[in-house]
Amino acid sequence: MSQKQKLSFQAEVAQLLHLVTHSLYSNKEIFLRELISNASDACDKLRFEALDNAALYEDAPSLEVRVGFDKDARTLTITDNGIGLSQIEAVENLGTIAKSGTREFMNRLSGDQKADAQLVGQFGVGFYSGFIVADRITVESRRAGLPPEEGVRWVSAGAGDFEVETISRPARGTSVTLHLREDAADYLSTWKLKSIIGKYSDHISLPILMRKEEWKEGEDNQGGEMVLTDEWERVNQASALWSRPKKDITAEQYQEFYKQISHDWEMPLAWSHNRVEGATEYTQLLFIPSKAPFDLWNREKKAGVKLYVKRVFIMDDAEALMPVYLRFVKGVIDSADLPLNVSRELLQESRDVKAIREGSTKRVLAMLEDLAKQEKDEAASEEDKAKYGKFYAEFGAVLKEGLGEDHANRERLAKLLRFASTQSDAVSVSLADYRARMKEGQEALYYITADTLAAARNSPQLEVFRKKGIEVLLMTDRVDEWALNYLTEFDGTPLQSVAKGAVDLGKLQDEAEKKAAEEAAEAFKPVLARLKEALKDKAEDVRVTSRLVDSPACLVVTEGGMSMQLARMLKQAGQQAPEVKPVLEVNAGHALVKRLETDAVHFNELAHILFDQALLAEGGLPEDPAAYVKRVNALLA
Ligand SMILES: Nc1ncnc2c1ncn2[C@@H]1O[C@H](COP(=O)(O)OP(=O)(O)OP(=O)(O)O)[C@@H](O)[C@H]1O
Repeated sequence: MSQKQKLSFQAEVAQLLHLVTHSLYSNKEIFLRELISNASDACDKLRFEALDNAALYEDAPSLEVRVGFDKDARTLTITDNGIGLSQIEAVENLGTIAKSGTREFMNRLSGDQKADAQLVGQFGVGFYSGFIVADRITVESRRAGLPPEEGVRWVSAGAGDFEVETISRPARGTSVTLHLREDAADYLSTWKLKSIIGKYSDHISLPILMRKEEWKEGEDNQGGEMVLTDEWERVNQASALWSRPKKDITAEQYQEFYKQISHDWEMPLAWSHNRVEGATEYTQLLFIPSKAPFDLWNREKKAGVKLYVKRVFIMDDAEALMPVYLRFVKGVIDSADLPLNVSRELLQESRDVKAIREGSTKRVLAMLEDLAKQEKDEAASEEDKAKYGKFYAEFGAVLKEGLGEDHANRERLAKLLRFASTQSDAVSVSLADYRARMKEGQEALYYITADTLAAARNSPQLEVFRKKGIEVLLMTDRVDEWALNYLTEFDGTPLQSVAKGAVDLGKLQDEAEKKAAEEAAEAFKPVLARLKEALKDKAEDVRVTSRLVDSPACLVVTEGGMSMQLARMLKQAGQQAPEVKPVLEVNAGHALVKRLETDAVHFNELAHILFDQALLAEGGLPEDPAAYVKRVNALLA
C-alpha cells in the first residue's frame, strides 16, 4: 500500500459521523476524554502483549500520552506510544464499527437531533468524537513489532471516505492530529486543555504530558505572554483511581472515572469501592449505570467489568467476573493473586475468579438493596428516593434473569423485584409488600402474566380475585414467565399463577360458595361431556370454574404447563414451542353458557365461539379467524 488509497466508510460509520458532526455540540470537550481514553487503552494493550514479548517495548518502555498543539496550524495532537495500528488495523478499526447491534442501533435513530444525540451518547462515539471539533483528522501510527517503514497515515474529513498510505514512522504508537474547526480554536490553550484533562482524565493511570509554559517578557517592556518550552510535564495524577484510598477520592472523580470506562454520558446511579482481603485479595470498583445501553438485551454483549492484575490491564470484557444477569454493571476489578498471563480459559476455571465473582455479585446486590432501602427512607432526598425506581425501570427485567441463573442469591433477588398489581399501576410492589397485605385466609401470592398491562388487568381470570378484593401481581416483562418458574415461593408463601391449574381459593371461599359451586358442577355435567366432545381437537379438558364472575369462559393451562402466552412468544421468536392444548373453563352462571343447556341447534357453534372468545380475551388469535367471524355473525343475524 505505498500509494494513497481512498476508501469508503462502512455505511454505519458514515451515519454515525453525520450525527457526531450535526448533533453533538452541547458537550464538545468530551472528544479529549475519548481520545485520551483510546490512547490509554492502546498502552494497556501493549503492556499486556509485552508480557509474552518484551521486545515490543523497543527502546521506550515507559508508556505515556502526550497532548500538544500548534496555534498557527490550528492543530491539536494526542500521541501515545502504545500498541499502534498496522495498516490493515487502521482501515478496519477506523473505517468500520465492530460492535454487535450497530445496525439495530442505527435503525433506532429518529432524525430528531436531540433524541439522537442522547442515543449516540449511550452508544459511544469513541474515536469519531474528534470530528465534533475537527474538520479533518490525521492519524499516524506504527504497530509495535513492525519495522519503521510499515507505518500508516490515515486522513479523513469525516464525510464518506478516508485515505490511507504507507509512511515511515520510527516511533511506535499513534498520533491523532485534529485540524480544528474555526469555532474550536479555544482548545489551543494549555490552560484549557489542562482543565479538561483534570476534569475527565485525571485518574488515567498513565502519565499525560504537556509542554511546559513559561512567561516571556515582551520586548522593551511591551507586555509579555506565556510561551511553550520544549520541556514536557505531567498534568494528571497518573495513579489508577481505584488504587487510591477512598477518602481521597471525590464523588466527581468517581463519576468521571465511570464515564471514561463506560463511555456513558450520564452519571452512574451508585458505586461501591472496596478492597477485599482474605483468601483472595482484590480491589473492586463497581458502578450501576442510570441508563440501559442500547444492546442490553444482547446476552452475548461484552461484560462491563475490566480485569486488572496488580494495576496491569488484562482484559476488557471479563465475563467470568460477573454473572450474565448483572451484565449492566461497569467497573474495575484488580486482583492481587491472578497471574499476569491469565487467559480467558484460565479465568473460567480459577478458584480465585470464582471467589471474586461471588464477592462482586454480593456487592452489587448490596448496592441495590441500599438503593431499595433509600426508597422508603423518610430522611432520604427526593433524588435518592427515586433511584431504585429508576434502576428498576431500566434493568429490572435483566435482574429477573438471575432467578434462573443464580440459585445462591435467589432469595435476595426475589426481595429486589417489583411489580405492578391490581392495586398499583406503577411497577412498585415488592413481594414483601404484597405478602404483608394478603387477605385473611389467603394462602398464595397470585400473579398473572400477559403481553401488556391492560391485557393483564382485564383478564377474565382475575374476576373472582377482584370480587373478593384479592390483590394480583400483573407481570408484563417477556422474561417474567420464565423467571417465575424458578421462584415458586417467597418467604414460605407459594407463588401461584392465576392462569394455571384449577383455581383453589382455599379458605377464601366460604362453605356456602363451595357447596353452590359443587352443585353447579354436578348439574352441568351432561353439558360438559358434550362440550368436551365438540371441542376435543382444541381443548385438553373442559370444566366448570369458580374463577369467573362476568365472563362466560376462559382458558387456563395445566399446573406446571407452559402458558399460552409464552408458547406464542417462543413461536414468534422462531423457537420450538410445544403445542399447548389449554383447558376451557366455563362459568356455569353465565347466560351464554346456560344457553348451551337449552339450545341444541346451535350447540356446536356456541361451543366454538366460547373457546375462540376465551382465546381472544387472553391475547391469542382463533386458529381460523374467518370461521369464528362467520359463526358469530350467524348467531347475530
Ligand atoms: N490511539 C490508538 N491506538 C491504537 N488503536 C486505536 C487508537 N485509537 C483507536 N484505536 C483503534 O480503533 C478502534 C476504534 O476506536 P473507537 O474509539 O471508535 O472505539 P472503541 O474504543 O473500540 O469503542 P468505545 O470507544 O465505544 O469503547 C479501537 O477499538 C482501536 O482498535
